[in-house]
Amino acid sequence: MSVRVVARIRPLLKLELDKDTIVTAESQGNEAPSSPTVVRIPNPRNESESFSFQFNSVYDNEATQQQIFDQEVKPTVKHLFNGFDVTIFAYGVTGTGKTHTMRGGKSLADRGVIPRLLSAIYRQNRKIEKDAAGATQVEVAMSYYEIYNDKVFDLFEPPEKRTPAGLPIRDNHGKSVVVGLTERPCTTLKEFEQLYDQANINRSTSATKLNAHSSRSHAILCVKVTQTTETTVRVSTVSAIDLAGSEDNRRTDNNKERLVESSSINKSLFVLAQCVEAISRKQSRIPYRESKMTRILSLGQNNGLTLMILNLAPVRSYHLDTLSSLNFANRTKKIEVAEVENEPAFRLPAKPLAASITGPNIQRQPLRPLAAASNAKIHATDHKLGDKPAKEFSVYSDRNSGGRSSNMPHQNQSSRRTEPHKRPADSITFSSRPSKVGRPNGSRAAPSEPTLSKASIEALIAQRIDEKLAEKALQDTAAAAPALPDELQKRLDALEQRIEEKEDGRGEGLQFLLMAKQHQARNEDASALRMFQLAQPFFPTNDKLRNKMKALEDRIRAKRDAEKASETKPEPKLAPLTAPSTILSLPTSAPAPVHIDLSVPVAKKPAKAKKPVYVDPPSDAEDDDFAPAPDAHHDASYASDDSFHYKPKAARKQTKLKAKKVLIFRDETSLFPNPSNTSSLPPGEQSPRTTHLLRIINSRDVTQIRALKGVGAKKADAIVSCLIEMEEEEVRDLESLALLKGVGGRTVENMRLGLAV
Ligand SMILES: Nc1ncnc2c1ncn2[C@@H]1O[C@H](COP(=O)(O)OP(=O)(O)OP(=O)(O)O)[C@@H](O)[C@H]1O
Repeated sequence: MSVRVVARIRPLLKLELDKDTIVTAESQGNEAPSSPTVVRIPNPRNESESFSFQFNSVYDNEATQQQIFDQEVKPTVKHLFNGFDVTIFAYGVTGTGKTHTMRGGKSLADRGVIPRLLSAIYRQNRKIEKDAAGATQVEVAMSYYEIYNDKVFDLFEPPEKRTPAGLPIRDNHGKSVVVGLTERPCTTLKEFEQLYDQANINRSTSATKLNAHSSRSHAILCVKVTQTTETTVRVSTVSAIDLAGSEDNRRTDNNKERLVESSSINKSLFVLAQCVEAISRKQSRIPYRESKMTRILSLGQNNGLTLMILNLAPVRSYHLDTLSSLNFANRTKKIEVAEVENEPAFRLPAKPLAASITGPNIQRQPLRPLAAASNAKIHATDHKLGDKPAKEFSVYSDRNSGGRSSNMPHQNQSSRRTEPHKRPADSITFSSRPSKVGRPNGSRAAPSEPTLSKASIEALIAQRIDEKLAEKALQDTAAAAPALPDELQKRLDALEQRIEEKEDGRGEGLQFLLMAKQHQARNEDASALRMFQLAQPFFPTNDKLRNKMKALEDRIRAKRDAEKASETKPEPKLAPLTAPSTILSLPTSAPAPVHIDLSVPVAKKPAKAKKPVYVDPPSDAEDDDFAPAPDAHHDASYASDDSFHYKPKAARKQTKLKAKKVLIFRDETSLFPNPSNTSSLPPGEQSPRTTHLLRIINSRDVTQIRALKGVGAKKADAIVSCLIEMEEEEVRDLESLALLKGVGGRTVENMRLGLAV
């Protein structure tokens, strides 16, 4: 089942004008006008054209909180009680209404998804308990934390109690767990509201130019529902995540502190975009570990149901940001999530345990440490050799009873997983699936005679199991299967550990170092160098770092020289350097994730595309995330989900080519057959033509860029988007230009050819 993606366009704010509205919700074909599924937005380059994006549902500025909840969130409650984990997250640029959607206001009508969700959970609790005449008990507990500047902080703890390094995240069989998180039982809606309101005071928010109450952190609320019957315990978790919004710092006027926050937010969102990109390209390595938020969100790795609410501002000032968000959402909706329910665990015979915990012992149960460790959960470890470990959603506490049962020797150990359950992409509600409860072993199912109340025994059992699981989780961290060679993994872990523990501002620098090393491990020299360069300001006096950079520069230069030397023919004009695809730069202020695709096809392109057709491009097709409408008569087909991707007909074959080479340009050689044009250029110097071309590119002026030979509206927009991602960075040479998304070697050739200098 795919991630369900719905878009919500917020109303105009006080200072926004109706005439600036550019984002609209539309119905497609025979859909009811009241249930739009398409977001339409003009092409920033040519407003007579428009882009349209289809999602599971689209809500316009008149949609109420009640509507969003009833149509999107309420149906998930049933699934939660059937044992499915649910993840709901709000994504969007700063000031687009994520917090309004998730938390909302104080009045009844204004309440957001989270309070309404809790209200529905308690209502369902009461119903279940009533229907079962007390035979089933339901307990609700929650943890709430934020990721601020890439550190995890418990929102149930006041800020003064925080350690600067925050709470660590540990891996346990591919699942990330936050260690030391408080989990609060919460029996009534009123109790929840008190806890939630208090915790929200602890959340990091500040005024920025774009939002008077801007969230400076990603906030993650986990609500754990435990259903206990005479014989079974079933745990499932709903996670409601209010992500911080991406920010274009040229618009925010952020001060230093806000800038640091902003760059951390943007970085994590950039990594999220990279993860989504890697998933959609079916890459074996998904860079989850490069930010805490992505580690915790584990998009595409979590089981259960995932709902993304894409928040959008309707106005022109957000134009490019909105496009980027829409592109991101468009990819996210294709991510498949395994719809796997949590198995109920069979309760231990109560007698022996009760005996061990009766009397004064009860008072001595180590409640606090257990609460602190409750986020850890161990999987069943009975995989057969070669079995792929079951993917699990992260962080949340002991939701999978399979984990518990593996720790309960007398229980039925069969770890059963259900097949992913498909539902139509456009269905409004999540599909229904009855929960399947296994049968207990007859010899153990005999009812016990507890000396305590059932609820307290169960609580104590759960606490004991949590404690064991937490201990084991910590022990097992080191045993988790490394994706990289042991030695390298150890060094990365050590570095990561240092980042987590770092108390000064160098944590940011260490993050860059970590990424540099990861790139190095994959032989991605250019990206590694870039990361080292980003890290360098944090360690200005570090000679070792300087030497590393120097060595890398030398290696890259040597590679280029070797390539040039080996090039004997004047044609082809572009000499490929056999290197893996690389990342050109890490934007520190991504308005929203726009990936930089460095795959540059070297095969010859057809001279001219004649007639545009819509195709569903392969995942590695270049430039597949921008889709201008070429002609008005094609407009209707935009509304179709897969027709979103536009490619000139003649270029279709091109997308099948797998060449992924980084190009080396010989300045002017390919343009001017006269060798005097090249030999006169000392190494490292650029010809006036190249300088002029780079000046145009770095102007970021879409009109100038579009005027270049071989650059259409789509390409110009893609280039400007990439440049925006690069913030202050400039494109310094033709190789870097060819690495921009949607450019490539031949485009660079064309651009240069068309310049009259
Ligand atoms: N659907 C809506 N109806 C009315 N007001 C809204 C709506 N959505 C957002 N707003 C208003 O827009 C402003 C920004 O919303 P909000 O703070 O929720 O944005 P955000 O996306 O969470 O921003 P950030 O990422 O900076 O935290 C707030 O004043 C909020 O009340």
